[in-house]
Amino acid sequence: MKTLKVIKIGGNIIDNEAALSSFIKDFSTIEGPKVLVHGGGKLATKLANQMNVPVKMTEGRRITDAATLDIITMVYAGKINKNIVAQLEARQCNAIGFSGADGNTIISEKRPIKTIDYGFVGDVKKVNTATLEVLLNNNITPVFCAITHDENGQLLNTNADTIASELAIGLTSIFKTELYYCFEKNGVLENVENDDSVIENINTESYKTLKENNIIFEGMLPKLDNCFHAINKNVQKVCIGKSKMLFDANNKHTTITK
Ligand SMILES: Nc1ncnc2c1ncn2[C@@H]1O[C@H](COP(=O)(O)OP(=O)(O)O)[C@@H](O)[C@H]1O
Ligand SMILES: CC(=O)N[C@@H](CCC(=O)OP(=O)(O)O)C(=O)O
Repeated sequence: MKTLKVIKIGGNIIDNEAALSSFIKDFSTIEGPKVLVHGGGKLATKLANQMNVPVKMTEGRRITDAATLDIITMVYAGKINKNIVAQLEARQCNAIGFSGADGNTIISEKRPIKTIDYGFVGDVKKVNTATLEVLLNNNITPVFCAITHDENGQLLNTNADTIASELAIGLTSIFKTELYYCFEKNGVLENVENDDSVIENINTESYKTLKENNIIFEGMLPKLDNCFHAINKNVQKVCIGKSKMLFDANNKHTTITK
């Protein structure tokens, strides 16, 4: 089985023209099959503010009403996704932009209302790999935004970290998969203010302790939950850090183990 890398980039790379361009240059040199997943939450928030659409987040998740769904569709599936694909093509990396609706690749269901009504937010039910397999075996790189669909014509907002872990899990049927979360810090940090305080390995036990001691909070919590979900479902390798970790094994980062 070939090894496939699923790489997720967040807002701090996407929103910074120089950082994105440098990432794309490096990414396009990665040999073998690869999938890129991008977020873009910050840009969606900025546009919503400009359009006077109220922004509501809870536990790192965006409460997505109809107006917000329109905005995120324009921002994630439109502006950001097409810009990344164009930049990859400029680096001779053949790429195709995807939402989960395209090729019926990621099916989700609207999150049921319990204490909170998240609106048009989807929890992933299934990843269809057939179309992706054809592309990946022909050296074409799928580029996914944070949108899925319910097979009844409804688009749904799904966190980009979740899209990355579900794709890495789904594709284990045809590849050995590795999952990399790239963000602005060197990894999960002992002290979030000190980029040298990288925790090089986190397992299920130590994760519990780190949470209890409030060393991990906010956006890092759902990211790590997705990491453990992936490592427990046959993904071979899960890492968090700066994108440099992909090209320089000596660049410190966090590795997740069972
Ligand atoms: N222990 C920790 N180490 C590093 N970052 C942490 C930690 N705990 C919380 N965080 C926060 O998590 C954020 C990353 O989550 P998020 O913003 O969702 O990432 P992304 O940029 O990939 O969307 C960091 O910017 C940081 O503020
Ligand atoms: C449901 C939900 O919260 N979706 C996220 C999707 C974008 C995302 O995950 O972007 P980052 O990776 O840049 O944070 C949102 O709309 O903010």
